[in-house]
Amino acid sequence: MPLILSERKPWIVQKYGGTSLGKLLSTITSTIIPGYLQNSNIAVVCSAISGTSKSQGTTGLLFQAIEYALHPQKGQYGLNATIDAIRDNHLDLGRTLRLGADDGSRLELGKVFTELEHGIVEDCESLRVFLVAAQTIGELSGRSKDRVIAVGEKLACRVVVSSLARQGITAKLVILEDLVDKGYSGDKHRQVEAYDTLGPRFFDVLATEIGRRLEDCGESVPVVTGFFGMMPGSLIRSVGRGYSDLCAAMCAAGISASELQIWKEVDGIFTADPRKIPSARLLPTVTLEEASELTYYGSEVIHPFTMEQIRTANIPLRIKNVKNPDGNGTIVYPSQSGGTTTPESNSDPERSVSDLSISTFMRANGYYGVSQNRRTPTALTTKDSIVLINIQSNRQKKSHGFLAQVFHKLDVMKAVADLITSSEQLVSLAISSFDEPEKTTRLIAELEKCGKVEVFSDMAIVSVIGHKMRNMVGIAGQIFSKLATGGVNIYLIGQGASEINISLVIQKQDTLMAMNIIHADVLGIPKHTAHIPIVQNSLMKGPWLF
Ligand SMILES: Nc1ncnc2c1ncn2[C@@H]1O[C@H](COP(=O)(O)OP(=O)(O)O)[C@@H](O)[C@H]1O
Ligand SMILES: N[C@@H](CC(=O)OP(=O)(O)O)C(=O)O
Repeated sequence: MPLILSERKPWIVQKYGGTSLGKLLSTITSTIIPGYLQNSNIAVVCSAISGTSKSQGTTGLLFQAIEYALHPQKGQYGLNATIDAIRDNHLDLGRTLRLGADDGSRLELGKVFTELEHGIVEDCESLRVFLVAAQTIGELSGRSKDRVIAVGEKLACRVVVSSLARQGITAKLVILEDLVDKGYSGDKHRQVEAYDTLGPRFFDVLATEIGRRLEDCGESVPVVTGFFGMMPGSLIRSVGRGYSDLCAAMCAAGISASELQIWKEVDGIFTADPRKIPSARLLPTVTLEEASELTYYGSEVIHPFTMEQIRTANIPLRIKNVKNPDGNGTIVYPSQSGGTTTPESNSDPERSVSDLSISTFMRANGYYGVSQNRRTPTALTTKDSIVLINIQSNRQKKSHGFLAQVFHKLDVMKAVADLITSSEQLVSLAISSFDEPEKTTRLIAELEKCGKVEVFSDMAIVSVIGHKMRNMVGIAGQIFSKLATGGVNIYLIGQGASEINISLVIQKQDTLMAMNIIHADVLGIPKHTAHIPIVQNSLMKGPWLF
């Protein structure tokens, strides 16, 4: 069967992260994509390529180039060297791909790789002109920074298109950097309104426009930039790093895909971060609520904004491992009633779904076994770099005035409060630390205008998450008593309105001990010493938004 797209096949959108593309490009383009093209139409969404770690990747280098442009005292040399490095990394990849492919009998491929080289050089040289100009002016708006960051995904997609061509697969580059403007067809009023809210309507319009562009690719495989547009206030500020997951979800919504796949270097979502808890187990399914809570509270497997897209478009999301393409991965169903995707195989006997008919499995929506029950919470996650702030009202205001004043200060300082507890005269806030420590000092000074302030630095949030926790009487007590036996002091307790998350603020130094205790004694997963291959961590530390 020719590996082309056809109207008869269902769509699958596949998103590949930067480190996966950097390390396993050949597996992706010669095995994974051709395999899926047999029975599906595939749209490929790419992040900017990283080498061995995300922090050393193209997006990291682009941030570095922005720094050089904004601080000319660091010298012209740094800016040029950074852009040269980005260019040369991609040219090297292109040359490696060309080796053995340009054999004279396939002259078209020679053309493909020449175009690739030209494209890379052109993108990098216009970036250089742009940043040198910014260096002269001495400023770079949020929108201009977006324009710089966009180059990373464009370069990655150029490489992927050529790599697919090498496999005889015709692919088309789809650049989305003008998406926000085009999506609104010049309707400035709607555009401004949408920018203000970044709400569902905004993303709907973008998804529709993306869908149109994917359809326009005809029989070619669309290779789409995970960067989806410059916007006032900046994509990087409003969505944050990892934005290509959200882009992939919009692609899936725009083309009404049967499945969205996010390919990573981890088998899926585990009961805890497998880097920290080696006995963590792969979860074959999690509910959308669980996935949302896990991502917001520190499990950086998928960008949290992705979830709302798959919920409204009703498309299942599967997380898969480029190093283990035959694995089932973890599937997140969009709604309680389940989706239309069938399990790929049943490779995990303990979590097997083979005893269930597919419809029962779908109804189960994440709960396996004949009883359809998890008698324990599903997973746990942690978030570091938390500051705990207690504010005692100075009693010059009634309770609602006091709270309004505190929240106004948070809003002005753009502080993210992960957990809040309050009584009439006291409010406790667990805040994600700012990248710049002086911002925390400023926030505290502002809050001191509301009352007496007490600050605890170097804290962490541990969250225990589970759909069935709503019905688990005594689970909170169990968590607290187990932690008490380990001598872990709890500073703040929060249970979300969804009742599927119990979060605790503890000292950062106690995090690993708390995780081990909860994982073994509350989730009931025994510690073991057997070797589990742990994927080399390639994540940046820190929150999604900065
Ligand atoms: N509950 C969890 N399940 C799976 N991975 C988790 C979890 N919590 C944190 N992680 C970490 O998230 C990382 C995501 O995978 P990775 O492929 O490295 O990301 P990226 O595609 O962004 O480069 C893994 O390194 C893993 O250690
Ligand atoms: N390249 C961007 C966007 C992205 O989505 O990255 P990744 O897929 O590697 O998380 C970043 O580093 O933030």
